[in-house]
Amino acid sequence: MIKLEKVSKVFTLESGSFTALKQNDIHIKKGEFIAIMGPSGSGKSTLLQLIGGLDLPTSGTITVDGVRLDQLNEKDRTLFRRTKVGFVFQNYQLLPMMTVAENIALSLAANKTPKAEIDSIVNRLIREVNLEGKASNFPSQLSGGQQQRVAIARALAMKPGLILADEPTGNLDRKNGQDVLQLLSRLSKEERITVVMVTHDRHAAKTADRVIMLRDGEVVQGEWEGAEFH
Ligand SMILES: Nc1ncnc2c1ncn2[C@@H]1O[C@H](COP(=O)(O)OP(=O)(O)OP(=O)(O)O)[C@@H](O)[C@H]1O
Repeated sequence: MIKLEKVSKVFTLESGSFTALKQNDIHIKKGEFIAIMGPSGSGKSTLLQLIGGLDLPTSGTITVDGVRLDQLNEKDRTLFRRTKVGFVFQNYQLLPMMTVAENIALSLAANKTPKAEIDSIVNRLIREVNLEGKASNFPSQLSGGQQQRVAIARALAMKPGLILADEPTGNLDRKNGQDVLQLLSRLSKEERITVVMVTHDRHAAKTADRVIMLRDGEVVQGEWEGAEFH
């Protein structure tokens, strides 16, 4: 599903260049639930952005679902992101003036899906993330955990094969965090959606099938203990 070969990312700054990712080989199977961990600045978000086609590697190849992302032009990368990837963020990024149903429907409406079809997809997704009765609520009328579940429903609207989640439980208490993790886990197991999640939380990482650990831009082996590797 996801194959990175010798992927490096170098940022060019006025003061010189900075290598955020160094020659990484990473393989992730379809339907796997992966946690990416590592200290601040180790390259986790950069890696997620490359896998999601938000940025290009400086060198190396990235293949997602048979598509060579490093060879796509800007327009095709945008299309790839819109149709193949669902993004979930720590702060949910819902539109505050839109209801739950409207937030979930955004990408479908942008894609000119017929209204009746949108309604049926939105209703199904609301049930899937356990938010029955909340369709007309605004994000401010929901708990953090509920808002994150709306964000996951929105991410699922285009039926992506891949969900990329950057600290999805970072703003949630343990119970709400667990609900979100169970949902992501179920999507990977039952719907074979590949889930790649960046997290600082060891408990969250335990829900995943496998942890990819980064340090100084490189994948390393080891156990994550608080702020240190052992
Ligand atoms: N656009 C950019 N320009 C220059 N340097 C960047 C850019 N984006 C990231 N970096 C640098 O690359 C390194 C990796 O950043 P990244 O955001 O991937 O780390 P991270 O592991 O996600 O960190 P955190 O846990 O703090 O979010 C950092 O040193 C960062 O300063």
